[in-house]
Amino acid sequence: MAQERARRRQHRWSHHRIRRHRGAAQLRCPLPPATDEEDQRLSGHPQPIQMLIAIRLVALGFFLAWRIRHPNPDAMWLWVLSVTCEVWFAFSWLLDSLPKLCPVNRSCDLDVLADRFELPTARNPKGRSDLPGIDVFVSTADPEKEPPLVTANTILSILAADYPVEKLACYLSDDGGALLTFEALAETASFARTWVPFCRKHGVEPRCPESYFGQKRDFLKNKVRLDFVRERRKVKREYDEFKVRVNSLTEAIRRRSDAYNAGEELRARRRLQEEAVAAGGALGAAPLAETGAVKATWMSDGSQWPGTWLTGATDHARGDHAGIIQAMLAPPTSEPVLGGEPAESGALIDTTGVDIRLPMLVYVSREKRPGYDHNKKAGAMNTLVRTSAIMSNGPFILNLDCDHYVHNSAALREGMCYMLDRGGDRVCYVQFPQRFEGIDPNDRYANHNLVFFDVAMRAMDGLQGPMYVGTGCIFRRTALYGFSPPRATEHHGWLGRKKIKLFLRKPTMGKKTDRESEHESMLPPIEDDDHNQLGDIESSALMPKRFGSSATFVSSIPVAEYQGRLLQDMPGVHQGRPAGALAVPREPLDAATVGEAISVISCFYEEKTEWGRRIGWIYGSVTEDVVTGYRMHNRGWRSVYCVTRRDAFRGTAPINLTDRLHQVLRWATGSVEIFFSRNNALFATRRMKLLQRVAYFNVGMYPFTSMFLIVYCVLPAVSLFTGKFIVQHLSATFLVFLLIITITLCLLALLEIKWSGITLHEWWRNEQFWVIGGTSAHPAAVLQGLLKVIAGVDISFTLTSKPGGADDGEEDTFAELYEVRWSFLMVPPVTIMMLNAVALAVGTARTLYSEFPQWSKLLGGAFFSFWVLCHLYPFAKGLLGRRGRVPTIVFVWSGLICMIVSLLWVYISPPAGARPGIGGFSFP
Ligand SMILES: O=c1ccn([C@@H]2O[C@H](COP(=O)(O)OP(=O)(O)O[C@H]3O[C@H](CO)[C@@H](O)[C@H](O)[C@H]3O)[C@@H](O)[C@H]2O)c(=O)[nH]1
Ligand SMILES: [Mn+2]
Repeated sequence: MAQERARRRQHRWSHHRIRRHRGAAQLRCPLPPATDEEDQRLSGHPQPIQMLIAIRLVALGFFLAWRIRHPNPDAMWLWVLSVTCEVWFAFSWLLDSLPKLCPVNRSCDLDVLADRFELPTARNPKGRSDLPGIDVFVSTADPEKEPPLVTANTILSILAADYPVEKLACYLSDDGGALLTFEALAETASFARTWVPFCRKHGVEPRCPESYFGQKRDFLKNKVRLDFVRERRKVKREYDEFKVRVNSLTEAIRRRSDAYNAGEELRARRRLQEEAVAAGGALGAAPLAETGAVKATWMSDGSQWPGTWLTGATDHARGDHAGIIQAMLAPPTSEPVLGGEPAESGALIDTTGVDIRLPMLVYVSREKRPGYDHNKKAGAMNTLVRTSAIMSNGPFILNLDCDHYVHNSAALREGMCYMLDRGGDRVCYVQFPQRFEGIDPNDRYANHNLVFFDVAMRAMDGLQGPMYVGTGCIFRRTALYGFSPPRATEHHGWLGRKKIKLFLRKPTMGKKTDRESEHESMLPPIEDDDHNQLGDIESSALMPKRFGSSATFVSSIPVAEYQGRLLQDMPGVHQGRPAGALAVPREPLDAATVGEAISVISCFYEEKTEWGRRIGWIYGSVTEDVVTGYRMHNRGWRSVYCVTRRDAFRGTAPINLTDRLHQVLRWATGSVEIFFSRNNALFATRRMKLLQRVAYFNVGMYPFTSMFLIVYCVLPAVSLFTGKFIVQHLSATFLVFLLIITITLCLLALLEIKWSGITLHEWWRNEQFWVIGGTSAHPAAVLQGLLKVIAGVDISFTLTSKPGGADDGEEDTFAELYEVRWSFLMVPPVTIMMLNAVALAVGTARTLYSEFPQWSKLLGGAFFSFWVLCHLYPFAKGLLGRRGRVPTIVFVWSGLICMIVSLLWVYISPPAGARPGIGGFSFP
């Protein structure tokens, strides 16, 4: 047992080593072996973290006690304020650290897993071909902010992903309803016929053309086929042409529409004239024709686009248009279709022996009408859940934002391994870390968010699972439908756990009937929220009330549940599916199916159902992702964090200060919303582990820390101005406490850095941005959230703008970084910075010129002031804009102003003990 535990610990700590020695076979580390006690494989802790957290906790406790018992009679208010802040910081640090008690460093080796599950791989192409289907959902909302080329690249990377073609289906949700998106998708579908076979034939990576062709490394490395260079050149040219076509679509659509509209207008005018003539009167026909003209947007086949028009009209405006579904690529046949020589197949490259089938690709734009709440991304995703249930019904769903592409074509398989592994039937989703591209090498605004993705999320992986972060996540369909997991665990007390055994009889040796084994997955309801039991699927008459009126949809649920089961022949699996059960070919799409799919995207389908409340993506928060994941954990599902050696997905992030602050503002607002809702982890069920509850509670609470942070950032300035400090004098006790607290913090940081593999620099960037966000976006979010709770003011979801589309010149790669757009959010950090800078100058001047300089007080204040300024440094840099653009004179001026202010201060309130007028210092 002890040996087992040691081995597990070893495994957990070896991840960063693996990253360094990729090839070393002996260091390869497969999934932890499947054991009966699924929970156990994740428990056990790296001791140093626990020790350090404990030590720091004790130190903090003593420190606070000491602080409370030693008030500062010179400045009581300073003392009260600072102690309040310190207590809060200790509390929020605790909330932050407790979940880190059981971090997991999971690393999965696809080859090992593939062997275990007999998945088809390059080495073993036969394999077991009955992998469950995956429906991929991509969301896009506005082609202005999310360039179609970005979306197109995402789609291409999905279509070329390494997963059985007939099991993959890709859905694009277009919330803008724009013809531009539609036509770009059509272009994408046709370019995919070249791109996907090319990827398969030569095994290129990544399979997103923009990043593949943009790679700086040697593309010939490890390539042995002679025709590669020629074909790559051909495909590259084809891609460039594709890009130009997509980029010119905006103009093409506009011009085409103008032509059609002009024709229409002409015809209408002629008709009116004829009518006027027929009526015998000479009523001025021209003005009439003008008033009647609506500028439609036209598709290339000469019909009017049913979605949003360029110039909005009733029935064709943003938020007011019909629902559209179009299969851009039909479902593939179940047998491989091999290509041939370019001459005979008409293909661009030689595809002899290469499977040229493409996964199904569907364009969906849900119906939108004024007066209905469309619930933003969550609403869009729920529409796709229903559409896909009818059109392909993959038991698993991968969700990607339009700006996140598949960077590792094996990622889907890798993620699915966790779903297929023993215990996988209790996994509701596999979340991959979000990784970003195109961020300035310095990562000035901590866009990579590495502390969150490599420390916090991994830590949560040790506690029932990471949060859902909105993109790069494979869901189990039935978990999205609000069902409970099989064999859920109820957790009691601080660390105890207890299995529910209500329906579980004593294990009998004999064969179980189907009915009996069915019962194993049934659980008694825990609370009102939890009445969806997998067992009642067929029997329930409540289905339409929960899922809406579509009978096809309701009947698809048990199918998805069955297909998502584990393989029967795995040890310990009782009600799995037999091997080969999924090899049955899919039924082809017919008009009736598409008609049914159209009916479930209508804007009133969800009325009086549980969509968005208990089913699917949850509504009512701008961070629908966290809430959606939370609800699943609350039902007892667990999730998995899958960090692959090669990034699974990559996306873009806003790199300029303004956009970044707005993004953080939205997240923090979502958190405040969560805090004031029933999704606050205080009301979690017993199926959630205590520490995970703490983690989720922290998610809702962190913005409130900003209030104290602002106060604490102003305090050093105040103390420098007034010459008073938070303690009466810098005693040795105070300093020793300070030292212990700082050192333990550093050690903890180092430890985290060690096991997560991030660098010190990255960690420091996160610290800095925590202060920047904490003094700007977080307090704004708290205010916004309070406004919503108290006054019911709604919060808008402003899309995060995506860099991309046209590629700028080399020197402008990070041009966006230097773009400064003024935002109200910047006021508090600027104020804090100025205050501290001036205070530093004032304090120094005063001490210098004072008769009995109190250096220790200056040092105390200056230390904290300096600390604040260090954290805000990237912010200051951001405000200054492009490097070198700020004339030196600005610095001279700021310096001058600071000096004058400080001199003034000294003049107005001369330091104690100074003899004004007599000798010493006097104004010139
Ligand atoms: O009405 C809407 C609004 C947004 N989206 C889509 O939602 C996604 C995320 O929006 P974005 O503005 O890019 O937000 P980010 O700040 O980049 O996204 C992070 O934070 C969001 C929650 O605030 C999550 O939904 C995202 O998955 C997560 O990546 C994009 O694909 C949008 O197309 C819609 O489909 N409909
Ligand atoms: Mn995004």
